[in-house]
Amino acid sequence: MNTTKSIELFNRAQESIPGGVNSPVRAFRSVGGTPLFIQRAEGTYLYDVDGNRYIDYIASWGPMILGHAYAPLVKAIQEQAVFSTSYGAPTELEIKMAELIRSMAPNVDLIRMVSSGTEACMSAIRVARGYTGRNKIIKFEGCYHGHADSFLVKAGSGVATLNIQAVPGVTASTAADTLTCAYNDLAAVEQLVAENKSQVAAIIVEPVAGNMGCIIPQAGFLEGIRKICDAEGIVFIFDEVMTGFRLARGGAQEKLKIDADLVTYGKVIGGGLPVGAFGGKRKIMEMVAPLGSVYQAGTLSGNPIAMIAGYTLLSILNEQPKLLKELNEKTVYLRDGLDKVLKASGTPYVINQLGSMISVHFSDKPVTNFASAAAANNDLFKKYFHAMLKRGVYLPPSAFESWFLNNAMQQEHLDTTIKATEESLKEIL
Ligand SMILES: Cc1ncc(COP(=O)(O)O)c(C=O)c1O
Ligand SMILES: N[C@H](C=O)CCC(=O)O
Repeated sequence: MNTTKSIELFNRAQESIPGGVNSPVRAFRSVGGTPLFIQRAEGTYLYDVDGNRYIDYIASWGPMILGHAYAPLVKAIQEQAVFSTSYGAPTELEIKMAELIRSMAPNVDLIRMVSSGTEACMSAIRVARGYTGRNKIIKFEGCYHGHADSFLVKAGSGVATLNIQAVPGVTASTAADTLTCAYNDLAAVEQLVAENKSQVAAIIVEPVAGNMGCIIPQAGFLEGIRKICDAEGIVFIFDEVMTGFRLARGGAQEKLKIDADLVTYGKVIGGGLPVGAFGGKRKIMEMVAPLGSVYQAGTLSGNPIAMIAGYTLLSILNEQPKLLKELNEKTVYLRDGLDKVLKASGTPYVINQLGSMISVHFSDKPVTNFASAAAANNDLFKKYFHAMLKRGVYLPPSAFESWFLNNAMQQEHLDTTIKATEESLKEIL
């Protein structure tokens, strides 16, 4: 595989951009090698600057649910752009977007647009703190809620990939307000809440975790947290930045049949443009300025180009439920195919899958939390990643990330991926 131009660009990028990338997970640090510089993407394929083509399992970390350069989205963005790219004043499009989300997702009475998942989660915990008058939050090891200071404690995604234990710049007092426990450990949540009686403002969770590979909530885990939150007056926040409108029309709340008090959304609701949102129950969201005094703002919030992209994508998903059904069925097909070739290889493995989120862990034990994801044979994952890349399949460059399917994938792409896995395992084992 010729990657000369990517290597040249990476060398050049490192002169001007920290580590050569604008988000650390792109740097291939944990798998080694040079990140590929992408020129364009269409349907299910990414094309790099050297002209190589890859089946894409990143999907821009979630939003490309219907594939890249999806024609109705491109058209809607083009049509909107001629009316200018930002006004700093309200538009009807923002109302339509809010109404659409309210009609699709449970428990969203009021919703505020922001420009990233980080902002959405950061704002949600501020609202929860304002609402409860409490300071502490509980998050789960290996979950990632963006890079706001409060979340950079035992975080997943790039923080775990780079093995950063404590993030310089996050003050000890901020970190002390973030309590953590293992994902799927309800008893630990009960204990933390009891030890910090009447001090916990919010419990924030990825309802299906995608930032330590894909980790599925065990039966009773989220239900148990819901009960604790109700009993203790704690705000239960679902971070649906990955799962929202992907796992089901109403996101993880609908798929798992659990109500959240606040929900955060991100990249998915902008169809790949920089968007986020936080919303939830009226009595909590009424705290947000200018209605209440929990201040939150954004010059580009509700940006018309981002709104039209998100509105177009969500409308299509809303009107054609068969699309998410198809996507989930394709993921099950992939899971079964991978299962077959992994079993035949004789190497220990675990496949975690729910909806169109999936990950392979080289482990002989169930992978149910960050500790078990980290205990897997991640050296083998590195080899697997490169063997797959060589065969034209672009997986996330870390074992601590979920893979995302897109609905432009056809059986031939899934079969190619399964075959590539079979060949890769023969090469690396
Ligand atoms: C679950 C989750 N929450 C929050 C974020 C932060 O979103 P962003 O990168 O848009 O700030 C991400 C991804 O980055 C995420 O996966
Ligand atoms: N896991 C992260 C978000 O989903 C990866 C994206 C990033 O941080 O660049």
